[in-house]
Parts: sequence; structure tokens; C-alpha cells
Amino acid sequence: MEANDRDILNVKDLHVQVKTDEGSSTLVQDINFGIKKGKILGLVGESGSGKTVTSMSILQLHDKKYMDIRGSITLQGRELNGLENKEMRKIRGKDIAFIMQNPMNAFTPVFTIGHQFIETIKSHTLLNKKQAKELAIDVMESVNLPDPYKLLKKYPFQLSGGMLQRVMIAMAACLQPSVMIADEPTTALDLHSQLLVLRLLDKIRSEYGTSILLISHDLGVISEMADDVIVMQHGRIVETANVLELFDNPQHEYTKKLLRTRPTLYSQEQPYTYML
Ligand SMILES: Nc1ncnc2c1ncn2[C@@H]1O[C@H](COP(=O)(O)OP(=O)(O)OP(=O)(O)O)[C@@H](O)[C@H]1O
Repeated sequence: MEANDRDILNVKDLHVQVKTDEGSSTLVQDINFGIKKGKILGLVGESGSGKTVTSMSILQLHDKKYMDIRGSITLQGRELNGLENKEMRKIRGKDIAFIMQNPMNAFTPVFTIGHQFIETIKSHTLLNKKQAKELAIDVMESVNLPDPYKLLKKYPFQLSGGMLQRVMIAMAACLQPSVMIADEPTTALDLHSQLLVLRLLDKIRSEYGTSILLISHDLGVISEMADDVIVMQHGRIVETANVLELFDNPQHEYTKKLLRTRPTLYSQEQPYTYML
């Protein structure tokens, strides 16, 4: 799964260093991958392996005073690395959506969901308030969110974490981003909400052709959702493979260890699979 021209998102020779008083320290290096239209690329690795540093580099969210990002990151052929903040702000949210672990952080507590939904759409499109509301309701209906009119009137604290995450994803989908980066989108949720969020991501990929970078430490999630997988350890990619190959025939010792130590079906109180 080498990066090539047909990829929507391409990362080539990414190398990120943090500058400290004692000198520079490398956080990730030799990162190469691509994601094709409508595909899900899983990114796995233990805590501290460099998953978030990689996704923050794609979004150009590192503080450049302290971080040095080298290499190329292209979205549909356009170089993002080094792009001015003003330009990057237009791309974030619109062309690349970011779904974070805790959806509460994405909403302002004092405004209704509807207000925030509509403002987000208006800030990235030429739609007026009425049109933005119609689009919000259309998308919420198309991704099977129950009772969109009621949902739009609620405040963030009135929704469960799972529902808030689904609203967040629907909000991102309104702008039809070409890429969605979902960083541990189900980690904070109960099993039922996890299932609904994963179904929703899958629907968005098939409905809108969105390419998804799915970051997770949960191999159950990755095996159900991803087409291809990259495995990171100590800031490097140690294995890249199609999801079936990776699970059937892992090559790297670290991948084998990850697979050996994952919770297996019925090994715990609760079954550990996701039926999508
Ligand atoms: N702003 C920063 N300054 C210095 N070091 C950092 C910074 N951000 C991350 N790191 C370091 O970079 C390494 C990779 O961190 P990163 O957050 O990407 O790991 P991760 O794989 O996302 O882990 P987790 O699954 O826990 O989120 C870690 O050693 C971390 O301490």
C-alpha cells in the first residue's frame, strides 16, 4: 500500500522533531502512507508510538515554534506541510474533518447543538441560515440520527457522549470532507454507542466517499472497519498491510505481539466483536 498519485491523502517521508533546550528530539520518522477515496486506513500502535503526532502533522496543528515537520503531506495533490495558518484553517473542517476522542471538547457548552451545527456550515459554505439548517437536518436524517429537529434544540450537556459523538460526525459530514481523521473516536464510549459510531463512520464512507484515517489502539475496531492497516512503534511504521493479511499473517514481531495480547472473543465477561 505505497503512497501514489491516486491517493486522496499522501504522507511521504514525514519526520517530526520537537525542539527543546537540550536540542532536538525525534518523535516520528520515515512515515509513508496513502489513503484512497472511500477507504479506511487503520493506524494502530501502543500509547506513545506517534499516532497523534502523525495526525496533528497532517492537520498542521503543531506549534511550529517547538516542532519541526519535514516531509510532504498532500491532499488531492496539494501540499499541506508549511501552508499558512489562514489557508490551513479553510482546509480543516471543510476538506479534512477531525473527530476527537471526547466530543464534548468540540462543542461550546453555552450554545445549542443547532446553533453550532449551523454556524459551522455557514462558516465553510455560502449557505444562509435556513439552508444550513435544512442541510443539517438532511444529513442527520440520512445517517439515521433520531429526531433531528429535537436534537438541534438541545445543549451539548443534554446528550450522552455517544449521541454527541454521532452529532459531531454528522456535523463533519455536512461539509463532505474528502478525508476524516478519527482519533480514538469510540474509546470513551460504552459498547452500544461504540457500535453506533462505527456504523455511522462506515455509512459516511460509503455515502460520501470520504476517506478515513482511523486511529485506535483497539484491534477489534480496526479489524471490523479498516481496509488497510499501518502499525506504529516508537515513532516508526513497522508494518503496513491489507487488514486480512495483517490479521492472518502478521510479519513484524511487534504486530504479532499486539495480536497475541489483544482481548479475544468471549475471553472476558463481554463478547469483544463488533457486528456491523
Ligand atoms: N508537544 C510535544 N512535545 C514533546 N513531546 C511530545 C509532544 N507531543 C507528543 N510527544 C511525544 O511524542 C511521542 C508520541 O506521542 P503521541 O501522542 O503521538 O503517541 P500516541 O501513539 O498518539 O499515544 P496515545 O495512544 O497515548 O495517544 C510520545 O513520546 C510523546 O510523549
